[in-house]
Amino acid sequence: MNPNHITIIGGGNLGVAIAEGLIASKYIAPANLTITRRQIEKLDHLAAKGVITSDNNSKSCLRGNLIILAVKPYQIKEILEEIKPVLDPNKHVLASVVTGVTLEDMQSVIGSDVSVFRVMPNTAIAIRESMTCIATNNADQESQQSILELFKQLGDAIMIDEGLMSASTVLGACGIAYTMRFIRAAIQGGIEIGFSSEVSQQIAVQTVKGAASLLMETGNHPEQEIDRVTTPKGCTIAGLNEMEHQGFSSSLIKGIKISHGKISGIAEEFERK
Ligand SMILES: NC(=O)C1=CN([C@@H]2O[C@H](COP(=O)(O)OP(=O)(O)OC[C@H]3O[C@@H](n4cnc5c(N)ncnc54)[C@H](OP(=O)(O)O)[C@@H]3O)[C@@H](O)[C@H]2O)C=CC1
Ligand SMILES: O=C(O)[C@@H]1CCC=N1
Repeated sequence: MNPNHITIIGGGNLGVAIAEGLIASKYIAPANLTITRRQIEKLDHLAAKGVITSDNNSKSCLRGNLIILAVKPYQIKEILEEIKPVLDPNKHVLASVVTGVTLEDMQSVIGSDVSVFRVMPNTAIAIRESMTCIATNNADQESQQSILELFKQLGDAIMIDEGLMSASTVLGACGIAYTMRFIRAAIQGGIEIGFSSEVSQQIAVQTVKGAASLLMETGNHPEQEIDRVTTPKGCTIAGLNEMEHQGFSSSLIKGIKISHGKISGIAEEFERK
């Protein structure tokens, strides 16, 4: 399966980010990309780039051979029911980025003939810097390879067991928000010690990028890199220890666990529909 026309159903935050990443990657021409939502005028900026925009999901599925579902969890069931009559197992592959809705949930509506994936990117997909985790229970190796290759164009991508999909949602997708909050706090601290907001942001953002790049390029554990920074009796260890006394690591881990626990509640919305 080589996606020659991609249809994204649900042109909201993530759907639009995927479309922008696809356009930037040149993986597919804008004319071979369709994106839908009910308030179609909100997709005018993509239409201006040559993307096909529509408020008709079924017609849009006829155009695409890869269909990406990017609606809210409580909306996916009725959309699957809507597009089911036009789904062709010999043509279509379905990829859902919807949180908490399982492969089995989707197959309970559309059957198991069409290859189905769960794909968990994050909003950095818009600039081709997503971490994307992918799972399937019925797609063949060739389709798995195609989907993996596609999302590798948009950042990094790995196949995982579906049982880890909620965990990947929290660490990868919610992780963008957690990291932004870290950066915001660093900016606020920078202002307290003398920088303007703009310079504080410039320093904080480049420092986070540098830290991530160090780990990516060396493969080191973060604590190895911390050891290189913490001069004995120095200012780094004093600040780090105070942050830990205030619950820095603990609050992050607790937040991750709370987010993870919340996902089973999101999935119940599918059942109630
Ligand atoms: N935002 C994120 O960072 C991430 C989100 N996710 C998951 O992705 C999904 C989408 O999230 P997000 O983009 O934030 O949500 P949004 O609400 O921004 O986007 C959902 C879009 O679906 C559209 N929509 C609703 N009903 C229909 C319909 N019947 N036909 C076509 N389009 C429809 C809505 O537009 P309209 O009302 O105009 O129809 C809306 O723009 C969720 O399931 C979320 O859990 C996963 C990982 C990260
Ligand atoms: O907050 C949410 O529920 C969605 C899933 C991951 C990111 N946003």
